[in-house]
Amino acid sequence: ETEVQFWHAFTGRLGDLVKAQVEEFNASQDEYTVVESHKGNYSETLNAGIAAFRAGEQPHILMVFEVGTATMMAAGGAIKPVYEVMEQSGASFDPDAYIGAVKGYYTSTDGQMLSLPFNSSTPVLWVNRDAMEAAGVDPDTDLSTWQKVGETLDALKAGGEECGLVTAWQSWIHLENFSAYHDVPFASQDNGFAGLDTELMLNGPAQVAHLTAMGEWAADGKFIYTGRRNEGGANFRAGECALFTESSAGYAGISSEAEFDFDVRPLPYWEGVGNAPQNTIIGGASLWVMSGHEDAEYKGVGEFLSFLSTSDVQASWHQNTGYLPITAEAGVATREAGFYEQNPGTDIAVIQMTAKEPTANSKGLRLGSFDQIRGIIDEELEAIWAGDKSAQEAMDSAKERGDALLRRFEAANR
Ligand SMILES: O=P(O)(O)OC[C@H](O)CO
Repeated sequence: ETEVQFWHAFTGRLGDLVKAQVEEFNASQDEYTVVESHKGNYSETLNAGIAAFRAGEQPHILMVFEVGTATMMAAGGAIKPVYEVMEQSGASFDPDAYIGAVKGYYTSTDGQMLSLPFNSSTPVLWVNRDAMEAAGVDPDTDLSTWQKVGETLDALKAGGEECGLVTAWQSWIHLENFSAYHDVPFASQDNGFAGLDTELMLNGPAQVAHLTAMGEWAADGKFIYTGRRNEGGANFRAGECALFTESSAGYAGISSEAEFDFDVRPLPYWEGVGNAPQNTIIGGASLWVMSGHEDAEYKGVGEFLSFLSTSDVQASWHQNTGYLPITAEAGVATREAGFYEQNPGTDIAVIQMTAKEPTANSKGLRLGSFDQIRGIIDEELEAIWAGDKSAQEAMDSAKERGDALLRRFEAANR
C-alpha cells in the first residue's frame, strides 16, 4: 500500500479524534495507508515541516495553523496547491462546497484553493455556570459586552471567585479578533491581504483601551494569565475559572472533561467602540500538501482530503470538536440532526463569523513571519499583565518590533 505521511499538532481529545478519522479512511480502502504523527504544538509542527523540507524529508500533508498561512503561501516550490492535487488525483472535490468565510482565507487571489481548511475555528466565551452560582452571580447574566463582563468580574470577585476570567491565545482573541470584531484595522493594507508592504496598527485607541481594561483586571486578580497558547484550558476544564475566552474548538476538551454545568456565548465586544459587533475571524489550521513526492502518493493525498471533506466526516468532526463545519452541507446535516437544539450555543461560532459581510478589517490577517510576530506580541502583553508597561507602551513596542519582521519578510518575498 502507498503510504501518506500526515503531520499534525493534536493531542488529547483532538488527537484521538484525528486518529479515528485516519483509521476510518485506512479501513475504507486498501490502496493507501495514511500515517499520522503528532509533531508538537502548532508552531513546532510548522517548524518541523519547514526543517523537514530543507532536509528532503517532508511529509505529504502538514497541518499549519492560520498564523503560518502567509508563510506557506510565500513558500512557492515547497508546496503543492490543494486544487492542483485534487485535479491531478481525480478525487471528488467541489471547491464551491466549502463555506465562503473559511474558503476565502485559504484561497489565492485568483480563487484557487491552496490548502484544505480542515480545522477552522473562531473565538467564543465559555461560561462555568456552577462557578457563577457558587459566587452568588446569576449564571444567565448578560455577558454580551465587555462592560457587562467587567461588572460580572467585580461580582464574581466579591463572591469569592479566585479566577474570574482566563484566556487562551491572547493575541488571537484579544488583539486579532478584537480588531476585526470592532472593525478597526490590525494592520495596514487590509490586514496584509492587499500587499506585503503592511504595517501593524495594533496600537490604536480601541485596542489600547481594551488591553488597559484587561491589565486592570489582571492587577485586581480578576483576570488570571496562564500562558500564550491554550494553557488556560486546563484551569477552565478543572472548574477553577468562571469565564474563559477560547476557540470554539475548546468544546472538544470541555465537553469531554468538564464536571460542571457550562455554556457558550458569543465573544463579548465593547459597546460603542468601532462597529462592534462586526464578525470574528478564522483560527485553527489548514492542511498543506508539500511538494517532492510521487504521483501515486498524491493520488492517495487527494483521496484522503476528499474523505475528510465528506459531509458525514465533517458533520461529526464539527459536532465533536466545535470546529466549524467546513462545508455548507455538513452545517445543514448538523442542524437537521437536531444537534444545535440539543447542544445550545454550538452554532454561535458559525453565526458570529458569518452573520455580517466582512469588511477590509474583518476578512482575516495575512501577515508574513506572523508566528514570530505573535511571539513579540505575547511578550508585550505579558508586560501589561505584569504591570511593567502601559498598554500603549507595550503596543507601540509590539508595532515597532513586529514591523521590522514584516519589512524583512517583504524584502525576502518581493
Ligand atoms: O485552538 P484552535 O485550533 O482553534 O486555534 C486557535 C488559534 O487560531 C491558533 O492560532
